[in-house]
Amino acid sequence: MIFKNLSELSDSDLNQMLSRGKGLADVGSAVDAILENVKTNGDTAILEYAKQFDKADLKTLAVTPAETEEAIASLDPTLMKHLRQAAENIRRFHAAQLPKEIWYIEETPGIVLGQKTIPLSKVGCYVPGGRASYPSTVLMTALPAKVAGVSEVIVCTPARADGTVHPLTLAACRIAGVDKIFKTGGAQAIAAMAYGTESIPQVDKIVGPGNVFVTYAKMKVREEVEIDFPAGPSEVLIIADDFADPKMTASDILAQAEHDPNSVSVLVTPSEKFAKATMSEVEKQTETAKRKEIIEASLKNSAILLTKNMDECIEFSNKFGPEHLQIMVDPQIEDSVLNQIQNAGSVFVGNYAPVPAGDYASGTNHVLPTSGYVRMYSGLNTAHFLKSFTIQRISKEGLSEIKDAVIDLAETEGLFEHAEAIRKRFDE
Ligand SMILES: NC(=O)c1ccc[n+]([C@@H]2O[C@H](COP(=O)([O-])OP(=O)(O)OC[C@H]3O[C@@H](n4cnc5c(N)ncnc54)[C@H](O)[C@@H]3O)[C@@H](O)[C@H]2O)c1
Ligand SMILES: N[C@H](CO)Cc1c[nH]c[nH+]1
Ligand SMILES: [Zn+2]
Repeated sequence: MIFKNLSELSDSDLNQMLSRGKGLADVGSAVDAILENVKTNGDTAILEYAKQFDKADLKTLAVTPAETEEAIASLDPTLMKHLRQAAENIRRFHAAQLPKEIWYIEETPGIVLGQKTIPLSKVGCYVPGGRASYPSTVLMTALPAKVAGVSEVIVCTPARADGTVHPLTLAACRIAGVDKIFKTGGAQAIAAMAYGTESIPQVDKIVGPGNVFVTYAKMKVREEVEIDFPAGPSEVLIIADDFADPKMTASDILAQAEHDPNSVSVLVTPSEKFAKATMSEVEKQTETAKRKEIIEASLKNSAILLTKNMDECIEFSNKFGPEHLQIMVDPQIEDSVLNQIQNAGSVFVGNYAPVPAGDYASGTNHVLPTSGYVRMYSGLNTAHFLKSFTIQRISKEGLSEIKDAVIDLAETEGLFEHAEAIRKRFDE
């Protein structure tokens, strides 16, 4: 982990941090080959990849209703209660995001304009399942889709080596109202949902996070299908001062680092004392962490950076554009820091708003843009599952109000039949 004054960070370290996860050239050719193979060979290719990458010898890809029943019956009722609690919070938050289904304004007398919003028909949710299981991601993807009114929601997730899917993932699918679940992961799952196979339907839009293979594949299939945005290996940037607790801050760094060797965690602080205390806590907590190997790899991409003041922390954070931003500063400056944030996927304010609260249960969505893509994308929300069209109702009086403008503009553009279409309506 880099530990430095921000002003002493080398250009190459800075560039590496700012361009993280971009130009995934080293997985590019492997993913391209997978996409092509699935496009040509469908289920056969998918079943082969399940054997190769997930060590799962599958005969079929769809999860049967009996498998789901059995999985739910095997679960601890307390775990089910917790899953329902998380689901309820997520449902409520996402319902609050829904726009008006239809609205009209009277632009001028006789010209009534409106907009109608309708759900997409078929959505595919990618639920990761490589280095960890992600039942929480089922709730974060399928639930908002259902809240938005999507009629067909499918889930693709890698099978475990014994050919099953994690029982809590299946339970989450039941709670969210998922229509079909398929045992496939990685780039091949993205290809299946983009092109369709014998078993897996082609969808209108693919949402959900994943590792570099999944993320690269999503970026590549955009000719066939809409995607949400690149949601790759997890990241956190923490802005903190002496108000924060080094033990908590270090655990927040480890929490995102344990997702993936490619994950990135950064602390920016104007306090040298706090920076040093957090660094030694990171080292201490890493020693006993269950996922030490992944964390150590991820910490190689990570940094604790000492700044001259809080303004420099904010400036760096806006340049970095983190997936998650934690602000743990003196409450007197909390709002001022928050008000200056321009680029972040989701912001967590205060010492008691750690990222895992939003990862699972507070109700906000944990599917968020990574690699600095927060510059132009918002995190997953109900709008990702909706589309809209405009409506106009115009009377003869209304049209007469804009008649001359349309005729003049159309003829100036050299589009004479456009002008005629207006004139014809006023022929005596
Ligand atoms: N940004 C977000 O919103 C968000 C949310 C949750 C999770 N995540 C991220 O999702 C990721 C989950 O990753 P994961 O690996 O645990 O699960 P995953 O399901 O994304 O990836 C597993 C799949 O990767 C494929 N794969 C693995 N090695 C391969 C290889 N050498 N060649 C081709 N394909 C290969 C396999 O098909 C395997 O099934 C993590 O990076 C995590 O940080 C991000
Ligand atoms: N932190 C992840 C998003 O980057 C989401 C997650 C799911 N489970 C645990 N965490
Ligand atoms: Zn997480």
